Amino acid sequence: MAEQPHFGERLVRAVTARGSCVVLGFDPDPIFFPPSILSRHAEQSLLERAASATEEVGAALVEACAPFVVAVKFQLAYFLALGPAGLATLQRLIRLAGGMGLLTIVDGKPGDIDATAAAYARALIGRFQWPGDGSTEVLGADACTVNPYLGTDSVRPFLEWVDTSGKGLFVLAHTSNPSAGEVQHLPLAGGKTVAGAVAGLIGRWAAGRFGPSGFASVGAVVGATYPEVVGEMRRELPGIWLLLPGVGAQGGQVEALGPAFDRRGLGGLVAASRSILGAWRTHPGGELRWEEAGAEAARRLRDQVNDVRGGA
Ligand SMILES: O=c1ccn([C@@H]2O[C@H](COP(=O)(O)O)[C@@H](O)[C@H]2O)c(=O)[nH]1
Repeated sequence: MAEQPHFGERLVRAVTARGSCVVLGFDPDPIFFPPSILSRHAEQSLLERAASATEEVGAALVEACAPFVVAVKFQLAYFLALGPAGLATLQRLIRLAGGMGLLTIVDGKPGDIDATAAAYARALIGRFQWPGDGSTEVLGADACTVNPYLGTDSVRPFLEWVDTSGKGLFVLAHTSNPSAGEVQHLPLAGGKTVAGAVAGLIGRWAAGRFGPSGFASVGAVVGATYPEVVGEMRRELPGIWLLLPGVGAQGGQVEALGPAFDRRGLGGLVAASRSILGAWRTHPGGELRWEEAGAEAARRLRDQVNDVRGGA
């Protein structure tokens, strides 16, 4: 098994080399596919047809956006919704993106007891092990997201792949959705909120996992729709990569994300999905130039993020 270098360091190098802190999100909802692609593959069953269209759209979008992004975040739910062909499609798209030098993240947010978490970890970033007969990579992403609600023993199996295989982990710290505060803003004894307590745990899980550039392989997901929380998390978690979904379709503003970055212009990763895949719907070229529309949206986002991150 080829050892990958430390994930936090790989991110530092990739962001610096590519001049981009943008993560292309791929959430393959067919309502955002150009109609010409939907009408293809008609000879296949419905789910197989959807998987073929997803692969075609995903491959073209990743290729078109590659010059402007540092990583691709694949939303696991959409691939599961395609049935058995969906996971094979996801596996091939992860390999394709990796072959283009992009880091890959599977956004599945599992959270379960230790034994089950270990199976999730093997599936997303690890290897399947057959007792006494070796192991093989499953999805083979560079990193995944995880839900910390069950606490340390549910996150530990993922940390083992971080430590042994150079993988990365992004732990939900404060989500982007409108109802996030129902639980995450609840006050705890001592003045912290639930999200603040999770940030404390993330700091503990990252400890000992920092690379020479000062960045850890354990990161945090913080919704870009709560910019004040982004600033708080940056102060609470120095050297932790913040994965920031919520710009574009959810209304988060790039201009408010400056506090995510350190003096070197590092530390924030701005993720956008629907606003890139669906960009053709408002592009003058329409569906005929849908890849170009996606690439333009990614380039624009890269430039906006570079304006706010300084140090670039
Ligand atoms: O707090 C969170 C955590 C994860 N996400 C995921 O990011 C994308 C957002 O898609 P857009 O189309 O750019 O809104 C999606 O996969 C979410 O599951 C999030 O939005 N917020």
